[in-house]
Amino acid sequence: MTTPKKVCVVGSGNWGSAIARIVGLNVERNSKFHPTVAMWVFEELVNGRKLTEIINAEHENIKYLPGHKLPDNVVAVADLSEAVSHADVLLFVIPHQFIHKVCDTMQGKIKPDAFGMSFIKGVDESPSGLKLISAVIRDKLGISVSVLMGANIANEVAEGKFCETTIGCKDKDQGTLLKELMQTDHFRVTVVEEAEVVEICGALKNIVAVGAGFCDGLGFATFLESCGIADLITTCYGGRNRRVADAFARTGRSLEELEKEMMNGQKLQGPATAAEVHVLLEQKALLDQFPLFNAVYEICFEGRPVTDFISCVQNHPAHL
Ligand SMILES: NC(=O)C1=CN([C@@H]2O[C@H](COP(=O)(O)OP(=O)(O)OC[C@H]3O[C@@H](n4cnc5c(N)ncnc54)[C@H](O)[C@@H]3O)[C@@H](O)[C@H]2O)C=CC1
Ligand SMILES: O=C(CO)COP(=O)(O)O
Repeated sequence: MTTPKKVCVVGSGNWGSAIARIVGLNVERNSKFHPTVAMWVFEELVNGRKLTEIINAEHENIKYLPGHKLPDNVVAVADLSEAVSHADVLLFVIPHQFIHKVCDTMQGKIKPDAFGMSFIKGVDESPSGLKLISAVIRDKLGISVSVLMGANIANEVAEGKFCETTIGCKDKDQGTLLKELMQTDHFRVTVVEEAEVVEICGALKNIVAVGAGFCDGLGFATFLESCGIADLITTCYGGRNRRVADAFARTGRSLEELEKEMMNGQKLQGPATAAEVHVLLEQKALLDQFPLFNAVYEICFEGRPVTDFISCVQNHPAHL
């Protein structure tokens, strides 16, 4: 029988504490894991008391996740080296601003066969370009690092509201184990191999969220009405344009043929609109500013192979 794996949660903010809550409950009922979870806490005083002491006495992170008890088997540790030294599984849940310092402190302190998972949404800026946070951890600590990202709000997850999440993990066995560690009845996990894509989605959506906040704050509310972003999301998931375009890319058959066969007399609006908008963009010499619209037009009407789609949208003037 293999030795139960020890888990350490590196971080104890809003999400870190919600994750520690899940992990604490899960390890108690799964013999593949050691029943105690270490949670590294960036020490600070709260109402004149050390946060670690409060957490260990009251089993609640009263500053970052108030109102939700942590299981008794989650032990807050202020010394990072001590917290991580016995861990087989390291769960990184800190704001991405602090990742370098934290990894530097961990260097030489972790088990050589430990592996990690990052819950951190963000990217790192290095002289050679952007770097994924998982890559920063991997390079600094020499361990494999998966990721977990999803449409998850820490307080809601802690309340047990239903949501799904995605683990990106290249190793099948590790992915299965990490899913066992994370999944609950209310927090449903899908594992995919494309870890980089999972991570970049998680990082970039935060920029859009800031933009959405600007719009709300400025009173530009129309995009947030049903006709705006909601319709965009809905059509991309469940609409007829999406469904026929999907079949077009998979089968290589013409749009006209597919529309006739799949829609029983109903009419696609997307390709025709792409053609109409294309005329305007051409007149105004704006085609290069709208690579997505142009790519859809060229694929629908000019015989451009659909396999070129990504390379079409890669050539935005802002990228040059
Ligand atoms: N809060 C949420 O609902 C979700 C957050 N995330 C992501 O999880 C990551 C962590 O977020 P949260 O746990 O919410 O953190 P948070 O936003 O609650 O950040 C506060 C944490 O940072 C720590 N901290 C402050 N100064 C520090 C320093 N110098 N060094 C190290 N730690 C320091 C604090 O002690 C506290 O634990 C972020 O990348 C976030 O985008 C992902 C999904 C949901
Ligand atoms: O990542 C999150 C939701 O998926 C949490 O978003 P905020 O950090 O904007 O609260």
